[in-house]
Amino acid sequence: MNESVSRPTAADAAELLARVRARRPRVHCLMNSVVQKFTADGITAVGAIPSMTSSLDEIADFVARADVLTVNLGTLDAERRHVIRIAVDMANAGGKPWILDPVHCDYSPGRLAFARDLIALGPTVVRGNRAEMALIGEVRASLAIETGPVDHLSDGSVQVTVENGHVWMAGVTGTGCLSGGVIAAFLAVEGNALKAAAAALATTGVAAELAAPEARGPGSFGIAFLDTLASLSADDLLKHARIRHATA
Ligand SMILES: Nc1ncnc2c1ncn2[C@@H]1O[C@H](COP(=O)(O)OP(=O)(O)OP(=O)(O)O)[C@@H](O)[C@H]1O
Ligand SMILES: Cc1ncsc1CCO
Ligand SMILES: [Mg+2]
Repeated sequence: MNESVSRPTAADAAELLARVRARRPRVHCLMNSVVQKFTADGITAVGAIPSMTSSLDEIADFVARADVLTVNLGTLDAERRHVIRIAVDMANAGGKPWILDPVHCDYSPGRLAFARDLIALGPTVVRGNRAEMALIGEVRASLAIETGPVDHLSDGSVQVTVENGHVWMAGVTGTGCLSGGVIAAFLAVEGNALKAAAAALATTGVAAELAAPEARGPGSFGIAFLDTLASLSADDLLKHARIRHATA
């Protein structure tokens, strides 16, 4: 195994954040209607460029111009499913990375079945919370990420944890959706998905830790988190990122 490629470090996180800011990748998001603004703000704060349309008329044009696609299953309906299939087919045909967030697949067998159909189409990353990933199970040929107090990443052979973050992240709706958008931004500039995703989650996690002392509760935390994401330095990541390897 080439360790420098498959074992992400805090230095990689700092380098990849600089790369996102320099290249400004376009991230197209098929995002639930609850947290479109927060997610777009998070993507912008790390230096990438979000677009959010889910219109059937326009999806092909937007995916064609995007560097990466985020597919989030929150607030799903029949039209959104149709648009998602078109967007995923286009991303695959164009060789573009895409990430699936199977939001609330634990609430609905139909949504779980749809998530499984999409996983068969080969997302670069599947990210969900503990309950969602417990149902999704093993994800072959993709990087699986379970977020929570500690984030667990597995590409099938290498396991990594990112131990950054703050408990208030669980008190703000959409930090998981936002992390999916930020992971997408990093996937656009780094072909090694494990390295890209670990860097992205260290970035959001360290930003949350540094923001929390500035906040009075979840409302002001959300704002401080975006402020800190936008101003996060390489030094912040080098000092505070806790990326660990747990390969069997
Ligand atoms: N208790 C915690 N301590 C530290 N970080 C946390 C904690 N809970 C969640 N996080 C972080 O918050 C982000 C969202 O993770 P979570 O697993 O809560 O996603 P989610 O349930 O999909 O969120 P949402 O549906 O609101 O978007 C991740 O970056 C994760 O690392
Ligand atoms: C609250 C909520 N409902 C559907 S999507 C979403 C955002 C967090 O997953
Ligand atoms: Mg979620």
